[in-house]
Amino acid sequence: MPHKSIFFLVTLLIHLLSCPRIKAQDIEKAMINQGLTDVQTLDPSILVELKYSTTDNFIGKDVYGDLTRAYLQPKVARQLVQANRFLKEKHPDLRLLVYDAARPRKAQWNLWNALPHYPERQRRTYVADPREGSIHNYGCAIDLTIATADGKPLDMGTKYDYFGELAYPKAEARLLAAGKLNRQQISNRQLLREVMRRAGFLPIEYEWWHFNALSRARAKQTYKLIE
Ligand SMILES: C[C@@H](N)C(=O)N[C@H](C)C(=O)O
Ligand SMILES: [Zn+2]
Repeated sequence: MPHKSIFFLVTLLIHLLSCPRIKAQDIEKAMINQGLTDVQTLDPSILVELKYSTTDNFIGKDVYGDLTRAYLQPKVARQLVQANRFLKEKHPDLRLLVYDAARPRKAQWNLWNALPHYPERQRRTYVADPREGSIHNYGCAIDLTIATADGKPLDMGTKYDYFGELAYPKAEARLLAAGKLNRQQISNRQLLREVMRRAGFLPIEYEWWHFNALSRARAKQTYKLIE
């Protein structure tokens, strides 16, 4: 192979290998520049496993690259610390486990584009329309579960980002009566909602793992969207 082609291939390879890392650094830099807080700097006992930073998520692709830290608006991060404290007071062996926190709009598009087969209304139920912005895009929403202190998630009846009725908090009583969820799964979800509510978070009707610190309108008025 001529010298020039080898040089070109090596340059291309270096470029391709370094791109995801640069992108992830850019995401993190943007979040820090916008004043967001890494929740584990406030409370290292909160567990973090960003699912969109792995391929173990509903689109099967790594969306965040090297970003592994959970960033939130400072006030929201402090609320999460409170929720984790409430949980530990009640169950010293349990911890909150964060699956997603602040999410750039670029990533919101990736999630949105992964559900083209869903009717528009249903699609918006599961993934907020990036044109309007998700509350995650303002660093004011969190996806999370409860885990043992060594990181084993409790049984919530479905996986994270299971888009269907089995994950709907509003359908739990019916799902229990129909034998589709058991008492332990429901009580695990109730515990999560209890500590999150006490810390001021609002659950939603369609996803047991998603909590908002405030409404989208309020987030828009108060904070800058993370592009
Ligand atoms: C995609 C899912 N994890 C999620 O966070 N959905 C809500 C509705 C959102 O995109 O804001
Ligand atoms: Zn969410």
